[in-house]
This record gives sequence, C-alpha cells and structure tokens, in this order.
Amino acid sequence: MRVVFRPGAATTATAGEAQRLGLRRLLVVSGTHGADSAQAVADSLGPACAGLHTGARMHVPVEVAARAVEVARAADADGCVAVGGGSAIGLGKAIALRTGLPLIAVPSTYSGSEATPVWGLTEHGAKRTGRDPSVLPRSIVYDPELTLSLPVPLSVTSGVNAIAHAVEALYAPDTSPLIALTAEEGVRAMAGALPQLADDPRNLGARSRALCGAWLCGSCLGATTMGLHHKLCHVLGGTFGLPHAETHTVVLPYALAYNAPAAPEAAAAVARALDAPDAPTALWRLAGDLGAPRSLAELGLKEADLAVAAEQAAGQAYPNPREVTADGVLALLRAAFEGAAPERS
Ligand SMILES: NC(=O)C1=CN([C@@H]2O[C@H](COP(=O)(O)OP(=O)(O)OC[C@H]3O[C@@H](n4cnc5c(N)ncnc54)[C@H](O)[C@@H]3O)[C@@H](O)[C@H]2O)C=CC1
Ligand SMILES: O=C(O)/C=C\C(=O)CC(=O)O
Repeated sequence: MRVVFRPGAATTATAGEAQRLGLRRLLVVSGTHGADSAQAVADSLGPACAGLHTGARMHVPVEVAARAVEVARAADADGCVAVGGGSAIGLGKAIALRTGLPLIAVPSTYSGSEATPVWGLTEHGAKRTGRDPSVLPRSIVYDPELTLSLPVPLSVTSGVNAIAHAVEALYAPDTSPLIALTAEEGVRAMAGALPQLADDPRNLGARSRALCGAWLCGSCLGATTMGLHHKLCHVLGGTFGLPHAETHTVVLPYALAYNAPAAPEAAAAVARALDAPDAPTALWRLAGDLGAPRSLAELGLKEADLAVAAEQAAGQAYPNPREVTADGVLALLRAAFEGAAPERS
C-alpha cells in the first residue's frame, strides 16, 4: 500500500496515484454530504473519471452496495476512488469485494478504514464483517485540508473510534511488539490532537496529527482481530441503527474497564499514552470534556434493547482477553446506557 500525506493531496495527488496503478476509468464514490469534495477529486482526475456515485450510507446496507456495483459495471470502471469517511470507504470496499476493482481511499474522517482489509455489510438488521486483501486500498491519499470542515463533535467521536482500534489491538491475540508501539503512539497522537482541534477546528497542525493518529490506529485494526468492544458496537450499529463513531465513543471506556483486569499491560499502555493513572476513566473524561455524548440513552437506545444487544454480542465467537458472558455484557451495556464514570468489575 502506498500512502501520500500532505495538505491539498486530494486534488493534487489522486490522479498520480491512479496513473501509477495503470487505472484509466475510475468511479468516484462518496456520501451525499461529501459530494463537493468528491466532485473536486473527480474533476482532478480529468478524463480518467468514469463517474461520480454519491450513494454511500453508514454501515453499508447490502442494497446500497449492490446498486454501487451496478453503477461501477455500467460505467465500465477499472478502479474506484472513495472520498469521505468510513461510509464512503466502506462502499468502495463493497465494490472491490464484489468486482475485484482496485481501490484508492481519500479519507475525510478518522475512522481508519482506509488502512484495513476489513469490510462490513448490513443485511436484515445484522452487520457482518470480514477480511479480504482485495478491499485493502492500494493507495491512501491523506489530505488534512479535507478534514478542516469535519465538525468538532464528529471529529471527537471519530477520533475515539480510531483510539478504539488501538485499544483492542493492544490485547488482541495476534498483537505484536510492532503493533503495541504503533497502537500506543496512535492513541497518544489522537488524544493530543483532539483538544487542540476542538479549540481551533482549522488548526492544520492538529488536523494533521489527528489524521496521522487515524493512520496509526487504523493500521493496528488492519493487523489484528477485533474483540468485544468492536463486536458490541457492530451489534448496536447494525441491529439498532446507532451512529458508528458516537457508539464507539460511549462504549469504549466501559469495554476497557471490563477487559482491563484480564489485560493489564494493554490498559497500562493506554494510560501511558493518555498520561493518566486509569485508562477507562481518562477515555471517559477526554470525550466527555470535549462535549461527546456519554450514554447509550443519549444515542437513542431503549432500556428494553439492552438484553437483546447483550445476548447478540455474547452469542458470537471472537477472541477477547476476558470471558464474554451474557451477564457481564449486560452489566457493561447497562453502565454505558447510564453513562456514569466507568468502574472495574
Ligand atoms: N472497515 C473498517 O476498517 C472500518 C469501517 N468503519 C465504518 O465506517 C462507517 C463510519 O464512518 P465514519 O467516518 O464514522 O462516518 P461517515 O463516513 O458516515 O461520516 C459521518 C458524517 O460526516 C460527514 N463527513 C465526513 N467527512 C467530513 C468532512 N471532512 N467535513 C464535513 N463532513 C464530513 C459525512 O458526510 C457523514 O454525514 C461505519 O459504517 C463503520 O462501520 C469504521 C472504521 C473502520
Ligand atoms: O463495518 C465495517 O466496515 C467493519 C469494521 C468496523 O466498522 C470497525 C469499527 O467498528 O470501527
């Protein structure tokens, strides 16, 4: 994977990346909100642009993916450029998964999806994820200027989504010394940048550090297996329609408080990166102090949904440092529903 990282790169580097890959007919995909940036990238491709499709939606519903594949085939595209947040990149990945078309990612949030071979699709109220080398972008074009417009609330929650990748990578069964260093530095970079960009959203230095943090944290997710925290967020997003980054932000302190007794080294690394004595509490403070939602109730989950969500999250098989029991997950979810400071159980 090649990575270009510089201000203005979205419109000055994407065409060159396509050329290096030998691509001549690129479909540009985005969400409706990101259509202006995507149009600018499409224009910068000149005759190598085969079309612009603005149908991306969060959690990539299968019908949305199927429509985008149709559009790519009708345009006779030989590659795809995803411009936007994790939803646009997720749609690009869905096209790559079905057609094998190479993908170039131009991220505008801190989701980290651009650095992973992980795809996600939602069907019949359930989110499925998988890994496939064909969906890993061949090239990432990081342009901090593209993120200047990301509203502060979304910057904060998207930043915590990235931090969550690093946290789970630290205790994943396939972690490594290299990943541990990358994860700790990713948390440090992101946690340092978020207060600065919340204070001044147009601070290009802070935006660059946050985007670099997203790259580090996303690379950790790409290299390791997700645990309870990500699985819980996928249940809450896929089945209950909760917004992705906000859900990660609310759940992460409680998921880490649950896992910390079984993963003390991981919790210590996160605490070091946050320069705080207790990692779950520091994460809860970081996001809350910057105005992020603190409870699942605020995100619209109903108390009656907690038991169903706990059953779904506990009923799947995935590695986690601490045994995942329905009662344990229900207690975690109840704490996240209420939003008080996390306590270790
Ligand atoms: N496969 C993977 O490795 C990963 C996938 N994801 C997926 O990504 C999706 C969530 O992605 P997010 O980036 O959190 O949200 P998103 O891509 O849905 O964007 C959220 C909102 O922010 C707007 N937006 C994006 N960039 C902007 C900018 N620079 N300025 C102004 N507005 C902007 C979008 O138009 C949208 O309305 C989920 O479906 C999630 O599952 C997230 C992380 C990793
Ligand atoms: O939905 C996906 O594309 C798969 C993975 C993620 O969303 C990772 C995350 O939960 O941030």
